[in-house]
Amino acid sequence: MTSILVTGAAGFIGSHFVRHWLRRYPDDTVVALDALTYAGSLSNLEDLGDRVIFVQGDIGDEALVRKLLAEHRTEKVVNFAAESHNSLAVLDPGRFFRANVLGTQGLLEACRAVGVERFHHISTCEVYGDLALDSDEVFTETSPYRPRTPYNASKAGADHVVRAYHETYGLPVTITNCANNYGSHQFPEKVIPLFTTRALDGRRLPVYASSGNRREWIHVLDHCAAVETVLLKGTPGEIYHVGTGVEASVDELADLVLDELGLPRSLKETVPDRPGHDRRYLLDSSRIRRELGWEPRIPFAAGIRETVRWYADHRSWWLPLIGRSPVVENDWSAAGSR
Ligand SMILES: Cc1cn([C@H]2C[C@H](O)[C@@H](COP(=O)(O)OP(=O)(O)O[C@H]3O[C@H](C)C(=O)[C@H](O)[C@H]3O)O2)c(=O)[nH]c1=O
Repeated sequence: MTSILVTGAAGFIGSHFVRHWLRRYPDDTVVALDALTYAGSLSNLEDLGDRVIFVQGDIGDEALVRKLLAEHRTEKVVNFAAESHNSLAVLDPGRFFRANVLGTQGLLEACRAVGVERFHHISTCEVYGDLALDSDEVFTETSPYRPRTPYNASKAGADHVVRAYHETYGLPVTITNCANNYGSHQFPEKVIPLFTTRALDGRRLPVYASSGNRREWIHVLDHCAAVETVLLKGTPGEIYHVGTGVEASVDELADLVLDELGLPRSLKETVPDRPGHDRRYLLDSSRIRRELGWEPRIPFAAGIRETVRWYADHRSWWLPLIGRSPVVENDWSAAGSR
């Protein structure tokens, strides 16, 4: 029996990964660490029984992490913990650098002190900055980091710290940079659950003024399978991109949600753009396919349909979360230069 430490385990992707891991490795124990910020919910880990040991705490709390690693003889660590919402980062950047950069460094330090077989870090396509809407370019694993927003920059900083721990201390790390995730249990601040829950509530869908801006979409379960693949087969010190090549603009997403719910497209409302709103990201994910044999399996159309239906069927999950996000209605007035 082995144990794996999953950080950010009560969040959207982290909790899906915990379930995924337990399905695949029924004899393993998962140590689930989460700070339970506004975006984490213990209900995401319900019904998992005693194979999950939940601990509320911060990844930057070195003493706590050292104790957990030693006590549970943990071999693998997967770091999903992060402040992840671009809109909040615009309004409160310091929170992102503390959690994402310093938090990750504390976690790495604990892993270095105790020694782990593998440290896997979850990163994002956003570290490379953005692409023009009509560009033929894609981001490869060797593209330069050009973050444009406080969230991007905090994730870029975290990636650099992870690499530094590999180069300097020989910690066996891997990193995945992933496209935009969607699926059940995503906090209703991100665009797909936000649009869906607004529509279900009979409210307007706030489409940022740059509504043609596009994102590459991946179902969260495909992402979890990719993380498992890299954790088990990836080469220490290496980076792997995780994407599908499937793009949709914000405007198209709003239409998909409204069409699925049988609601009029007139429910879309143009709101002020988020400062630093990246236009587009697109990853070259050929390396993980070629070298490790991972492929995404869930088609976008079916995944979106199932996701919208999940929110329609699980009001009791998302209703208590409405109003918990510190971001208030696309009011960027606090974000001007002072
Ligand atoms: C919340 C919101 C968003 N949008 C637009 C802005 C973007 O063009 C798109 C997606 O925005 P969202 O905030 O959901 O996600 P991104 O800023 O693309 O970032 C997300 O995907 C990456 C990979 C991560 O790494 C982030 O953690 C994750 O939050 O919808 C609107 O038009 N209206 C809204 O109210």
